[in-house]
Amino acid sequence: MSDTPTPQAAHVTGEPQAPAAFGARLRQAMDTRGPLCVGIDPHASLLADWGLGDDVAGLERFSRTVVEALADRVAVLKPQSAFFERFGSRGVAVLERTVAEARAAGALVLMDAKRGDIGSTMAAYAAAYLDPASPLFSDALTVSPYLGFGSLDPAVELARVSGCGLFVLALTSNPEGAEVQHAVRADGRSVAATVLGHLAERNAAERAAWQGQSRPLGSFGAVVGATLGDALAAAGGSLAIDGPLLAPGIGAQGATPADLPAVFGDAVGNVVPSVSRGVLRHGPDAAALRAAAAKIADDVRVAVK
Ligand SMILES: O=C(O)c1cc(=O)[nH]c(=O)n1[C@@H]1O[C@H](COP(=O)(O)O)[C@@H](O)[C@H]1O
Repeated sequence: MSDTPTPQAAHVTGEPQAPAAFGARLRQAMDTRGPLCVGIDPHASLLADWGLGDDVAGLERFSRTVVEALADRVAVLKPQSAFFERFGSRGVAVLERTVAEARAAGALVLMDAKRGDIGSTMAAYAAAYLDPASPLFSDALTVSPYLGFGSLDPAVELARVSGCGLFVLALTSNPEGAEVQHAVRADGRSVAATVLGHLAERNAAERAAWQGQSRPLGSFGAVVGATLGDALAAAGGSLAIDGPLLAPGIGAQGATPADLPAVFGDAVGNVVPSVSRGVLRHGPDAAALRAAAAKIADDVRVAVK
């Protein structure tokens, strides 16, 4: 995607050209491919349904089938690390190949590992996923802000340098999330609203580095479940973070594309709807996987236009 603009600072200083920012690459992918993210979640039950063994060979066939079917057409593929980690180092090796093959085929890869730790350890997690020299290097990473948003700053910084993105859990799709995310702080703001506020600040700082060039979308996104109904109103906070909004929960968790306008309102244009089982259950036939993704993409287009 060589025609994607890069922050001007790289040009004016004469330094080696910085990688294109994730937000710009994501916006271009959303514009050309549509905004859908498909999750690669090799559940044991799906391996069985696909006639595969619950083993490393089954994991590899499953992942490769999804990549071959979809990486040339969806904006984002999101491997869920847990399903690979459960096979130990050989599962992680499959994850490495999955990421590399998906990126080579043109998809942006969002590693769903939901990392979060004290800053010094967070720096190591960031290096694992956001350093171009890492075997697990991905375009973006899901992270948890519940050790305090500032603990994520090493990841924010490495993402900025590497042209990567982060998706920070704000209002998750599961019903249990509300007890933490809706909690109200001493200043009257909910925890979720505070997370969204931090994201708006990080995207504003990134925008400042573009020095007046038009920047399509920030690189620091929020995870906001498509299942939320009117929970956002209850939690308060603004989705106007100038960054992408990953919306899991469509399909197996009960949300539909038609729910997106009500949940996201004016921010719906920045939504990346995310579906895993709702597409994967149509495998292993590649044409059926493509048709399932295309149907959801069509439903999203109709819902958000
Ligand atoms: O970060 C995520 O992707 C995520 C956040 C969230 O709030 N809810 C959520 O379901 N997810 C992930 O999205 C995927 C949902 O899978 P399906 O329910 O099969 O579509 C899983 O990999 C979850 O781990």
